[in-house]
Order: sequence, then structure tokens, then C-alpha cells
Amino acid sequence: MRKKRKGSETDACPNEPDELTPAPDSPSSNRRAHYSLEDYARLKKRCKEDAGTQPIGSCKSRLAGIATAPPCGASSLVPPGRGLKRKIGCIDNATKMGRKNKIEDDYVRGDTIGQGKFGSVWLCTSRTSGAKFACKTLHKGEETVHREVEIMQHLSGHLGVVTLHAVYEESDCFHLVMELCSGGRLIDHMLEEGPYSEQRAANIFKDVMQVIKYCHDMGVVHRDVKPENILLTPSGKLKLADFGLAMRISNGQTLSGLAGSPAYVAPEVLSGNYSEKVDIWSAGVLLHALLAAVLPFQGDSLDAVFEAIKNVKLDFHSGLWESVSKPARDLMSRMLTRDVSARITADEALRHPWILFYTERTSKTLPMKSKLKNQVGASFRQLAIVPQPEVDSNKRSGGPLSKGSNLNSSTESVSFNSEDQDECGLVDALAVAISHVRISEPKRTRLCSPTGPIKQQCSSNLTSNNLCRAF
Ligand SMILES: Nc1ncnc2c1ncn2[C@@H]1O[C@H](COP(=O)(O)OP(=O)(O)OP(=O)(O)O)[C@@H](O)[C@H]1O
Repeated sequence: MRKKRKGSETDACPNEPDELTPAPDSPSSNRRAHYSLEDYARLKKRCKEDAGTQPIGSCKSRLAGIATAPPCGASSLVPPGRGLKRKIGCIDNATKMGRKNKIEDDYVRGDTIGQGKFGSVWLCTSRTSGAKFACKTLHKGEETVHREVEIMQHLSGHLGVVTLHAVYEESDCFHLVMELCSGGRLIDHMLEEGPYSEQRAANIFKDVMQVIKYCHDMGVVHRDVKPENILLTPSGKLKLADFGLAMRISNGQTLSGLAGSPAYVAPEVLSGNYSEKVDIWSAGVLLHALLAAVLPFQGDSLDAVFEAIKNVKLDFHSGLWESVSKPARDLMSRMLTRDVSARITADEALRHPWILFYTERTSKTLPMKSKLKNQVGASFRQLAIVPQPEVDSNKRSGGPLSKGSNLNSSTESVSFNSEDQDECGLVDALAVAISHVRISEPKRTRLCSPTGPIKQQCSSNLTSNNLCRAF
């Protein structure tokens, strides 16, 4: 039997309800939404055990369609592991697949720096150059190993993607030698430093959206966009990591099956077929967390989180949102809309006035003093691309993701030196924003032939596999 990836180890959980119930409004309730996938795995294991008696619409039927689409052009019926040689044969020379050397010949092994449920990520040092790298070891037999390797190679080279330097194959595993992102994970910065200024959030968010757009242009859906999977380099550059759940997708093709992380998962993932727009939703959750330091969809259990994702109407009008500009709220609402066709694309998000305002060249000289916030908001309101969506009270938002001081400047790509600036700069920036507001269909740079919905493979291994890390 093949090994199951993403925390497939599931234990009996007699005390599950208690374990899934954090104190209301406590900071930990947010963290539970981030970190309670093991709980969810246990829950779903129970679902699996009940599978024979579950009716349609039960958790079994919800979990049956775990997406297993292979890279474009490959049959979804190819058993995982088979065709691996062919796939990795595509990996170019830069990654030096198929080399005779063992990794120990070229690198000195260092400390473990990350622990995934699949295995570990460890520090390694090149014997020739002395340069340090991160090495992720993927054990063969895991369902998605070949896909992660292939997709990393496919995307490697973009500034926003962790660069894959080399791949070493052993009889039972692959070692992926990657660029070392020693600046930590974005989530750790968020937890430590609390809500971000709009200026800072916009610049972080722009970097994230640029790499998501790149993935989508390259025909890849990440499916697990969250701050835990965004790493920082020492100079503060953001890098999207962990393509363990990523899938290739053709234009017009849809995926199916549960994959993602609970707090960030798009509603359509919970209910049916979905597309690359799931990454937009997840990025919208991230933007919410950046600006408000709370997750938008919370609950006392994972099912309650999912219920919130499906039904809670967010209120961007009151409470903490009163101090956030309307353009920021507008962008968020366009990303966190359940109507997938109305949800903006990565390209559109990047051209949203809020992003342009805070990240365009002229924004470097714009005032950020709070007294100008409303003016900015009013100006942006005029730039709105479409009307604001209906909002209602959000009963579950609460509990800070973190408390803390201002973020250090390591990730800020634009410096803000604005105390003495006047409103002329603001007008200039708005003019720039206006000039960029054009909404059109995004282009894919690498498309595969449309093949229609990807066939589902209902493997119990896959089911519990994706449940745990990716539920
Ligand atoms: N290139 C890198 N540089 C530095 N640290 C890294 C790098 N890649 C991964 N890590 C560390 O290892 C951890 C696990 O890596 P990764 O997320 O790729 O594994 P995973 O098991 O697929 O993750 P998850 O359990 O979140 O799905 C990361 O959270 C990070 O702390």
C-alpha cells in the first residue's frame, strides 16, 4: 500500500469535541483555524470508518473526489509513482536530475530547519561554493511526490517562487535542494507583529499576488496559499513554497476534491468543482489577516469554520474596518466573494486601485498620516470598478491573530517617508491608479489543451491523505 501524504496518520479521537473547542474569542481560536488539521484528520478518519453507512451528502461523499490530476497531458489514471521517470526526465539540466552523485557528495548536511508531515527540511552547505541551501526530502511512494517535484521545476526561476537548485534521487526518496529562505515564514511575522499598515500590507500582498498570477499563467493552482507557506529571504523577499498540493490545470478545466487548509479554503472547494480562483479566495483571507490580524472565517470546530466559509457575510463597515480604507475593503470583498465568476483574477487584483496606490512609484512620497485616510478612501471610492457587494454582520470575526508592535521593515518594498508631503502626491497617485484600471481577461502563457473536468480518483489513501494537511 502506498504511503499517505499530508498527515495521513490518524488516531482514534474519543475526546474530539473538546479538542475542537477553543475558548471563544481567545487568540487561540485563530490559531486553531490555522493549526487544527490533525483534529480534522481524526474527525475525517471517523467519517471514513463510517463510510459504508453514510448517505449522499455525508462527509464521505464530500471527500470522495480528491483531485488527482496529473500534469497536463498525462492520464489521470496513471497510478502515482508510475511515469515518474518520464516526468522527472523533463526536469532541465539546472536541477541536474539523474546525476550519479549522491547528495552527500555535493552538500554537507546541517540541522533540520523545518518539519513537514511528510518528512523534514534541512540545511545543507555546498561543498564547492560553501553556499547554504534548504533541502526537502520527499519519500517515494507518497501520492504527490512526483507532482511536487515536477511543478517546482516548472515554476522555478520566478522571483516569487522558491528556486529549485538540484534534485537528487535515491532508491526511496528525492532530495530537493532549494534556495534557503532564512527570513522565516510570513505567518510568524504576522503572529509576532500584529496588524500591518495598509502600505505594508499592500506591498506584501502585491508580491503574493504576483506569484499567484505567475502560477496561474503557468497553468498551476497552488491550492494551499497561506502565510505558513510564504517564506522570506534574509533581504525580506517573499517566496511561495510548498507545492505539495499544487495541480496543473488547463484553461477551462476544473479540479475537484478537498484540498487546502481549513481557514483559507474557498467555499467551492467544499462543495464541488473549482478552478484557480481558489487561490484568489485564499489570498483574500490572507489580506484580511494582514490588515485586521484576524481570520475572516472562524468557528469552534472545523465544520463550523466550513459553515462560516460557506455562509457568513462579512461586515467590512464597522469595528476595526472603520480605520481601514474603503479601497482595501473593496479589494477584499472582490476576492472573498462566493460567486466565483464575480471573484477577481490575480491580474485584476494587481490592477486594483488600492494596490496601485500603495505600490506604484509615486506612492513612495505619499502621506500616510491617518488624517488622510478618509480622503484616500473617498478618492478610491470614485475609482471603484464595480459596486461594493452586499455585506452583513460578521458574527464570528474576533480574536486577534496576534498582538504586537509594528512590523520591522524587512519585507517592505517601498519606503514611506511622508510626514511633509502634501495632497498633490495623493492626486498624482490617484491619477496613476486611474490610468491602470483596466479589467480584462488574464492571459495564460502556457496553456494545455482544454480537457474538461479532471476525473476524480476515489482512493481511500488519497482521501485521508488530503484530509490531514490538505483535508
Ligand atoms: N526553502 C526553504 N528555506 C527555509 N525553510 C524552508 C524552506 N522550505 C521549507 N522550509 C521550512 O520547512 C517547513 C516545511 O516545509 P514545506 O511547507 O515545504 O513542507 P510540507 O510538509 O509540505 O509543509 P506543510 O506541512 O505545511 O504542508 C516550512 O514551514 C519552513 O519552515
